[in-house]
Amino acid sequence: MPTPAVHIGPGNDPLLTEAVERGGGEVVALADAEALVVVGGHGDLPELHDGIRWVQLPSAGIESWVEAGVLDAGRTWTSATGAYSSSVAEGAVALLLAGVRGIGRAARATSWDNEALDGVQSTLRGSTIAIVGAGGIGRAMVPAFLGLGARVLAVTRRGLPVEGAYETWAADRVGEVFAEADHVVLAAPATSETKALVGAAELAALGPRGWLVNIARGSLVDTGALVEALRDGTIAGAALDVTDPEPLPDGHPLWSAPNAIVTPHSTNPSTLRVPLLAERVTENVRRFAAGEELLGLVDLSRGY
Ligand SMILES: NC(=O)c1ccc[n+]([C@@H]2O[C@H](COP(=O)([O-])OP(=O)(O)OC[C@H]3O[C@@H](n4cnc5c(N)ncnc54)[C@H](O)[C@@H]3O)[C@@H](O)[C@H]2O)c1
Ligand SMILES: O=C(O)[C@H](O)COP(=O)(O)O
Repeated sequence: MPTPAVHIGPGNDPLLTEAVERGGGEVVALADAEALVVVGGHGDLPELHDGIRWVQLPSAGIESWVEAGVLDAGRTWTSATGAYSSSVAEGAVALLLAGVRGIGRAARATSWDNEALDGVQSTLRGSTIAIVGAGGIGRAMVPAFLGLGARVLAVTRRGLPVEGAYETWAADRVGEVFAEADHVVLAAPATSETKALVGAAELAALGPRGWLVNIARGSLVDTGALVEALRDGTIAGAALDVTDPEPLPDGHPLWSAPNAIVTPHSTNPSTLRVPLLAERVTENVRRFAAGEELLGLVDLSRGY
């Protein structure tokens, strides 16, 4: 089997060097490389010579790379889609539970008041949770929700069955899930199709007992409509790891809404992310050497 010549950069982490070597590759200078593992954002992408046949991006969500127009058609691009499932799914489950069980509110309290959460808490048991974008991350949430006694309605681009979901709907029915589900978790990529997927009408359909969780991208939600829905009690609450704008500025109404929980794009911290990326790099270097299909292939026509 050939030994793939892989450059890592512009930053590096010893775990990624080990990952390339474990996959059967050799870490080389950019000029000698046939593959590149990017460490950094799209602005850090070095000039790519024609010998680079494959580029591994570090993020699952690659809309900023797509929008910057740096993904050319002359080589293979892979994202980290699916690589961070365990980490981000756990964060999403934690966010929904923190909302439904009143933990967000309790964490803000500065004195003991055991009546403050009266009427605020509910349970996931017996509820219907819609996962909009049931890919790597979304699917990893399903066993946790089933274990808590909920049922799962999945939405994917094509609507092919998702294991554990009682039904899977295709993206063209996504507007219907807000009336069907008790709670909605967003885990779909940021594309032109998902932009402002959640607006005033969807929030009204979700209703006053429903929680919205977003671990995908802020662009999936109309922030103005969400702020109004939280203020008016149109929905029970929102738990957001991602926001529009991001970073969410100091003083933004989402910071002070008692029924909002905001984490700063932190469900995938580097302590968890880098080892997971390293696993993906090992597997893709092995596949590259073997001439097998790579994981996380970017489809430029789909935008992710
Ligand atoms: N908060 C974070 O730190 C964090 C970390 C990783 C990923 N993300 C975000 O989560 C997204 C999902 O990551 P993943 O690894 O699960 O990706 P994935 O590609 O495995 O899953 C995406 C899913 O979305 C579905 N989908 C595509 N278009 C859709 C549409 N229009 N409507 C409904 N569903 C649609 C796909 O069919 C697929 O099931 C990423 O695109 C990224 O933006 C966030
Ligand atoms: O999509 C991801 O992998 C994470 O959300 C991190 O994305 P970022 O690298 O664009 O911040």
